[in-house]
Amino acid sequence: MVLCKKWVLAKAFHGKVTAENFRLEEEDISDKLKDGELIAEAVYLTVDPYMRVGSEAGNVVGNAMGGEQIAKVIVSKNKQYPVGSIVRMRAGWRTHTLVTDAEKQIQRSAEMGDLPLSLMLGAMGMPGMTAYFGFLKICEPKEGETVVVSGAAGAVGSLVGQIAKLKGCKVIGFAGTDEKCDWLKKDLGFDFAYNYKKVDVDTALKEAAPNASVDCYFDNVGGMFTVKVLNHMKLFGRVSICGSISNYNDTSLPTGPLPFFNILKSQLKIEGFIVLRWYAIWEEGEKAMLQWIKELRAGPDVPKWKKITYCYEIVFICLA
Ligand SMILES: NC(=O)C1=CN([C@@H]2O[C@H](COP(=O)(O)OP(=O)(O)OC[C@H]3O[C@@H](n4cnc5c(N)ncnc54)[C@H](OP(=O)(O)O)[C@@H]3O)[C@@H](O)[C@H]2O)C=CC1
Ligand SMILES: CCCCCC(=O)/C=C/[C@@H]1[C@@H](C/C=C\CCCC(=O)O)[C@@H](O)C[C@H]1O
Repeated sequence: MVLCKKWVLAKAFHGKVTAENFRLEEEDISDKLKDGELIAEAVYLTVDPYMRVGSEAGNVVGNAMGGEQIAKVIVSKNKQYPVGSIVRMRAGWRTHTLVTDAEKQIQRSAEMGDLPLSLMLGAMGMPGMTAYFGFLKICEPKEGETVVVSGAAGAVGSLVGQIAKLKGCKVIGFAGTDEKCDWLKKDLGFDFAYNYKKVDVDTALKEAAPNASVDCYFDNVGGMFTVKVLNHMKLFGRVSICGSISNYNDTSLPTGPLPFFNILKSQLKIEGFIVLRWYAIWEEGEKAMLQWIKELRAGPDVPKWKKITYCYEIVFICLA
């Protein structure tokens, strides 16, 4: 018998998330496996903002919270995944998982050589692919262009900013503490970083992108912040709507000034996306990320802004 501990959704989310939304439960998993089955033990779990969106993201009261994890096979009757194999799967917030249908449940092997395994949930995983495809395919940045990123110190935003620097853009980030802004500028090479809790976005963008000169906006936060950024876009600017984290805890629909006249006047292209639309070409993004990470490790001459989050040892947490 293997004892599994799991965090169950005890109460549906409404407004801010509290400890009452979760309950720790135990489950016995039989280790008398049938052919093809295996048991994997979690090494890293993810906690991502989309989980807050609730049942739409697959979270059902009474079930373990969903999400991806990196896990190590500890009992196996599956030749493809012997004991010791490392896998990535959507097993949720649980310490142990009985895999009865490996083909369906396991996304892929997660061998990373001498790189941190957690990268498979970060720069080389869903957040990394979100940054890579959501920015490059929708914003289509060109050298010398000005890029604004909100939620810039998060898993996705910090990668978008670094990719934008790799593409030769001027990058302006917004984050919620001075420490995060220092990190963005000093370690990741952002040209400007503002604490949106202290500096009004209009004031910031008048300084960093005067005369409405923003070519691309990668939006992680939505709400009034984004309505204001749209006033600073250049003619034919491109906006990638990735997330709307400023609204996830809201209990009613947001109201406010409508941005449509500005969108029309500046002839903006605005597109929302869910990263899974690019799942068929995921490998392209993984290859590019791996290459940039290897360049970072190649030596001290690599510019600081090439730090494509090889440093992500920790899972990216929000539940804002
Ligand atoms: N479209 C898609 O397919 C995907 C979309 N996403 C979205 O991307 C966004 C970022 O995800 P990810 O990087 O993983 O998140 P992280 O958990 O790494 O970062 C989220 C950050 O958002 C900031 N934040 C929280 N509340 C607010 C608020 N009210 N206003 C402004 N900022 C806020 C906080 O940073 P701070 O201290 O700076 O405020 C927080 O740390 C989310 O909106 C998520 O839903 C993610 C993956 C896929
Ligand atoms: C609809 C809210 C989306 C919030 C943005 C986000 O963080 C997306 C993350 C995806 C996630 C999708 C989760 C829920 C979307 C539900 C849409 C639906 O049609 O039901 C997950 O699939 C991986 C991330 O890419």
